[in-house]
Amino acid sequence: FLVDKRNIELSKQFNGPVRLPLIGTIYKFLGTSTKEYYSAIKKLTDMYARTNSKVVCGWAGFAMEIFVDDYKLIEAITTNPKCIAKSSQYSFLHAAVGEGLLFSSGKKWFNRRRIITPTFHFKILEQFFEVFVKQNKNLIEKIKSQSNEQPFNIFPVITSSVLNSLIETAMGYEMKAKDSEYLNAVKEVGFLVATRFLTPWLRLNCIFNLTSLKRKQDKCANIMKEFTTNIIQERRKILMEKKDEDLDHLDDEDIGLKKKMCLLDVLLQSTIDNKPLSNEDIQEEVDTFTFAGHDTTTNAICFTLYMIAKHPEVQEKLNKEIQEVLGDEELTFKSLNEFKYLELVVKETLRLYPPAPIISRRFFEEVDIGDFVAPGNANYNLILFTAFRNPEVFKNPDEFIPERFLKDMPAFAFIPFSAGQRNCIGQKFAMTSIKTNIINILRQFTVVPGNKEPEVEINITLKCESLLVGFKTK
Ligand code: HEM
Repeated sequence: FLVDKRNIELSKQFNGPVRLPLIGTIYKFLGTSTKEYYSAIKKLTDMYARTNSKVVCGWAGFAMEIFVDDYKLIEAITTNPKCIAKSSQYSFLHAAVGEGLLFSSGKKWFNRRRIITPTFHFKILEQFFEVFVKQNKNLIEKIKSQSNEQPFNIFPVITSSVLNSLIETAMGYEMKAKDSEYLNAVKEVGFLVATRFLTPWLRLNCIFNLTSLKRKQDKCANIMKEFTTNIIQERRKILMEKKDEDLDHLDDEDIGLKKKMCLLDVLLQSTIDNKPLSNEDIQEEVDTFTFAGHDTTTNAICFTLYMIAKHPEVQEKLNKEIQEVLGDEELTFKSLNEFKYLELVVKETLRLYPPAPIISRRFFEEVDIGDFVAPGNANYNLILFTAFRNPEVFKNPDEFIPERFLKDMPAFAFIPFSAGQRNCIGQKFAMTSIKTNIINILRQFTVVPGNKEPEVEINITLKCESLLVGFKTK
């Protein structure tokens, strides 16, 4: 009650909709579908955040929800050492995907981040490049068999390709047709989590636990857990048996596991306070990679292809760059760094369609962050998708102009992978995967847009599940 009273006092610093008893300002989002959520949030920030206080204050019942899309405030929040914890909304995701790096906080997060960081080392990424190329070849075969040069929805084929790459690099396991139950469970969990996120009353455990969605979620979470745990157990057994041997002696055929170092191997060999991680610890981290990495990377690849298809002049410049860098040579991990124009194109796509459109943190105590006193026990929602279209920073913000990234801009005006201590650990992994896919696809095809504008929705990630692109063989 005291916190509420103090926060009500502090909320006077900000703008925002009128707070009603019990429901707070939830009425602003009642009945909002995932497709309408994008414009509902945009309307809220346009109306209130573009004013002097630059902050919108809302209330989910008694819980204070702050919305921010000003880059200076985003910097103040993401770099504040007292704002490392994720917002309380993330807690209901634990049941679905465990409490891995994305959701944990405090000592657990700190220790895990320290040991997981080396798993994304440049040298390990270099080994993964082979997997990206192989999965991309499979994707190109699928495109050829499906497209018939007519525009078709690229979302499902790219989702499968990204998931296959992620599972092979994370667990050293090559997906088989029989594993479709696992792939479906990963996709279904994403959908269930998003439904819960967007439906205020389903966030309450006492209501959610009574619904059929809860039973479905448990079923999917168990399928994921069992699949990952089996692979961890097999891999641990092999590592124990071959402890003193070089992993290179392992046979590729050994239960379908690859001999290359995968993220799982690094975790199996890591210790915290001299204790190895348990199978359960590792399982929640590996499932977190899959959860955090597949939808984000899929959407980044889909939207980048779509934007290239829509802008033939950009496609021409990319083709020129591919010719200049590679000529008739194969793409290599090292040569990826030379694709400077492609880098601009990917950035401009992530600006217009950031796969992680909103991120949320929590201050537990009151903190003076310069422009205002940040209330404690409040959730801070950083609205990246409107921040990246701020007309004060990005001239003609709705237009696709990759060259805008050649000019300097404030450091926190564009942070698609977040920033500060809790930034995305997989960002180099994601950029390697995106660039490899785009380059190899453009070497084979000219891409053209379908005649339907994408309907963007916010479903935790920002996505369009029906994105039409045509592929004309060169
Ligand atoms: C284009 C693709 C991607 C984008 C745009 C993206 C974006 C982000 C963002 C914005 C965050 C911060 C989330 C928050 O504060 O709630 C984050 C965190 C994270 N991402 Fe990514 N991500 C991408 C790909 C990946 C991939 C491929 C992986 C794993 C293989 C991954 C693993 C993670 C993890 C584990 C975290 C939590 C880090 C921590 O809190 O210490 N992401 N990502």
